[in-house]
Amino acid sequence: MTLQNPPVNSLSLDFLTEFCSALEKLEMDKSCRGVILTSGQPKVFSAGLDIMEMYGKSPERCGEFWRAVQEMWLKLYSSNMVIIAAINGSSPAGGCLMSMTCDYRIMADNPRYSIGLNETQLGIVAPFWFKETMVNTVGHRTTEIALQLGQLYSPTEALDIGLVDKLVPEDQIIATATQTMTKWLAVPDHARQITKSMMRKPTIDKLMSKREPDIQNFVSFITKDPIQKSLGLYLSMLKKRKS
Ligand SMILES: CC/C=C\C/C=C\C/C=C\CC/C=C/CC(=O)SCCNC(=O)CCNC(=O)[C@H](O)C(C)(C)COP(=O)(O)OP(=O)(O)OC[C@H]1O[C@@H](n2cnc3c(N)ncnc32)[C@H](O)[C@@H]1OP(=O)(O)O
Repeated sequence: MTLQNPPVNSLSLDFLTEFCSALEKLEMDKSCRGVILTSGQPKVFSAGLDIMEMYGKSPERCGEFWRAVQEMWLKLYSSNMVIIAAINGSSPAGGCLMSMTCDYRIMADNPRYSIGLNETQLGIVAPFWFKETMVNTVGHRTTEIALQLGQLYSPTEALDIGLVDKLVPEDQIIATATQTMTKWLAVPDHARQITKSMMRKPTIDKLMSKREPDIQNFVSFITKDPIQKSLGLYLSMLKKRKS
């Protein structure tokens, strides 16, 4: 699957809805046992959640958006397929979350790229299921530091902490992902799927049992004046950086 939402594959409501529907089709297709997730945009895997969906929007719209974010996470994290992230660009925040739901992460070895959960840098807080996905990936202590600082890691640093599994030159990323997929698909599906579910079920069940309160929590948090102000400042910083 190639992410195509120019310019930076930000995860808008429309994009998330289309992504989930495409993933569901593959999930139901018994001939499809694995997916390589990559970006069709230069330099960026995904810029994370579309900040415009969280800025100046009505509570109803924010709720609809958050349900779509939850759905994307649930579909990816509980997929029966082998999902390999071929991270061919920067992957902050929601982009990092998306990568962490995959079974294996291969990143392009380019020091200009970065990956991590940088929410605190925007004045917002990574929800518990973002946090738990990271704990399940890199462990508790590393997550504690990463989340409080809103740390973005270079590919080499990300490899060091186990946030990605392999670095390769960018032009070899799909070939490496394909070789890796062959290895993963050599394992009998039922045994691998049950094992994957055993590892991830507690985190998935936790969100499933708290979906509505999590939406309420998001809406009440994101629509607060100081949070809106922080997002506004962050957006203008992003625009200014360009000029
Ligand atoms: C008590 C409380 C308890 C619990 C909390 C409850 C609820 C939780 C609440 C909130 C949680 C919400 C979680 C959010 C997670 C996220 O994903 S937030 C998004 C974070 N993303 C970022 O910080 C990335 C920002 N972007 C960049 O760093 C760069 O753009 C990037 C490195 C990706 C690419 O750089 P470059 O190629 O140079 O591109 P530009 O920077 O020039 O960008 C091009 C245009 O795209 C716009 N843009 C970039 N990122 C986003 C984005 N995420 N959303 C919307 N738009 C984006 C950028 O402004 C440029 O626009 P322009 O062309 O200037 O119009």
